[in-house]
Amino acid sequence: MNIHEHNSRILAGVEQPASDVAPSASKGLIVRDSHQESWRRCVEQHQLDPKSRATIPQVGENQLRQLQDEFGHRIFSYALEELNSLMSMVNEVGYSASLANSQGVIIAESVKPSQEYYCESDRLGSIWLEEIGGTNGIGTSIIEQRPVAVFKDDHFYYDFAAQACVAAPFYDAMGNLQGVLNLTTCNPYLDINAHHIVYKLACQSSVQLEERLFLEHFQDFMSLRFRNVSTQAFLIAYDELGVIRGASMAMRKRFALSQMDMGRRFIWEIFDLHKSGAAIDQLRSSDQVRMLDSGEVVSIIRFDARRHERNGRPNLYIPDRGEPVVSRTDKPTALDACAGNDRQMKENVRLVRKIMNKGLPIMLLGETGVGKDTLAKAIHQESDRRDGPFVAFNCAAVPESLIDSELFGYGKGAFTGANREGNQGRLVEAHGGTLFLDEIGDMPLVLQTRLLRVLESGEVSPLGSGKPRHVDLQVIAATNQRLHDKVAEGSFREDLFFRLAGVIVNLPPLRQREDKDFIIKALLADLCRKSDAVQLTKAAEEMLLSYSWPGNVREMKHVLHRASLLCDDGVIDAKDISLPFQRHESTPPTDRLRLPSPSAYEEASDRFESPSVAAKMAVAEAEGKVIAEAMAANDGNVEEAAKTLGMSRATLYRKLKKYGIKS
Ligand SMILES: Nc1ncnc2c1ncn2[C@@H]1O[C@H](COP(=O)(O)OP(=O)(O)OP(=O)(O)O)[C@@H](O)[C@H]1O
Repeated sequence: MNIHEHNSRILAGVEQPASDVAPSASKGLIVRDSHQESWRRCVEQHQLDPKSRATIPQVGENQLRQLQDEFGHRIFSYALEELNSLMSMVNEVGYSASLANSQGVIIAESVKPSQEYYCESDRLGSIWLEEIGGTNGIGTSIIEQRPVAVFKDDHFYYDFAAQACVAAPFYDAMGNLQGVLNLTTCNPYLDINAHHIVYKLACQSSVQLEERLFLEHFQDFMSLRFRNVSTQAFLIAYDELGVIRGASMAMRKRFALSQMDMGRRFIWEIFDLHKSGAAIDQLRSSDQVRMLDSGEVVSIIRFDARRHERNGRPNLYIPDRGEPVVSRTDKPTALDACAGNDRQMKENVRLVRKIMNKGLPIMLLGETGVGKDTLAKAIHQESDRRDGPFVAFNCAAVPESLIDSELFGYGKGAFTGANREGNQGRLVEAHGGTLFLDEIGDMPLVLQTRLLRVLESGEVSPLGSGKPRHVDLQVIAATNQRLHDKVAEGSFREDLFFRLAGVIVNLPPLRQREDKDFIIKALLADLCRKSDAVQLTKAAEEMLLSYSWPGNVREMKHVLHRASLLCDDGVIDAKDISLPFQRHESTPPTDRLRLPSPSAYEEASDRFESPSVAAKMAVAEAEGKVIAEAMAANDGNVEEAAKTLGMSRATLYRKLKKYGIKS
């Protein structure tokens, strides 16, 4: 094709629909990448004219060195490994391999000194942008975010019509373009079919490079990749709860996933899987997944979390390998005490240990008195932040008007009645440690927005003080409310929920725990430390084990404490135990608080299933009545009423507010 034919073909391509452009190569080709879009961009957007001469600018030596340094040593060495391995396969055909950075500048090359068909325009420092060089491998692949093969006269400028190149971009684990692997030759005898094979090789190298970066980055999470897609890396990382933690560039494009979706969406939203943690087991036992949008089934390769690297490459996940048995020879920690002997709590603690110190916010969900506060303190004690402060802030116990100044602080004389010296606020107090936001469901909406801003920027601006303060925090939030419902009704910000719920830990109610005996022993041991030895008769133990404990561990603690004061000779018998829900024949109903029956309570308060609206309303009505009675019986003393009811003061305040009962 001479220069006139070349230019006419390019200009015709700009004008005509894609199908009308005649391919210039011979029949029998395997692939002919269409570049009509790129030709059109060159003319219409970059204002290039195919009839003019092309010049490829170069950066100077100093700038080149700077760009090489900026590229990052680790990725640079991984990329060079790939280039060398590519060269060992294609240099006989006259290709040379190079690495371009994300701005299209060639910063490394792998060329044999004797290379016969070396393209001079591909020297170190050359800037291959589509805006300058027209349609070309590096520049066009950067714009189109895909591997590109440009065969000879498919180049926009005739000056490059003797060259054939393939360019495969690769992205880091966050989906940011890192660079382009590029193979070029000026071999006049090159056949387009051979070029197509070289294109596939370059794609494979970029997939491997991207996979290596991705798996290294997400080594604490499970990952999977599509098996048979060779031109781009389709990788996704997810955690034990099925939350998507990361996705490669190709995966993000394929499923329209944005950075905002990471940590917020679930793996079963894109694949046909159980909509729960069971999805993880499903993935472990299958080599295929079905995509929800297209119904297409793809083969997958799984990668386990916390992979140990061998030869610089992560190990493949071995499906039947059980979880490693961690032998803990040291004495039980506060976290072990929280786990007790209950399977769900042990699993919770295992998850917490896994994600601890990774900067992920933790959300603790569970009924009042299950031990959320206790678990939050135990996490802090076992974390790398144990020497920093543990600051607890109860959003329900602080009046709404004071949450702002208490939490975010204020400057000197910020408002009338403020402390003259100002108040740095709990967020700043917790700097370097853990901030425990209890009863987060009671955070007023306007302050939710402020809190979100702080969590996103890592900076707090106290009221009336212009200076923002940087804060480094492990945030643990807790609630006994159904936050999903609050999100649905608009009283809790969805974005804040997802920001706080880096990992969600569900604490089981005491009635569902398998280790009530263990907890009884722990509480008795605690009582023994404070007073004389306390023992339980068999009848007392049975009574405690068969009760439903609506106030959970807190209630059990109070009941045991009360019984230890009433019992004779340090032995607690059934007669010493007073349980509000108990329906003993001998118990006069008027002596007891009339709480809803345990079964109704269980049914309605099991927040992780959905109780019927009627049951919910019945329980709420009964609960309101009981609370009013308890308040009256205790002459309006919230602390005493809370003890009688077996709930925390904060919870009682929240419920008083909810039912409109005056304290
Ligand atoms: N595993 C446990 N072993 C012994 N005592 C425990 C355990 N878990 C909690 N407790 C005790 O139970 C009481 C309630 O625990 P905690 O305050 O942590 O519950 P909570 O879920 O935060 O309650 P609320 O939602 O009402 O704030 C505390 O006195 C705590 O010491």
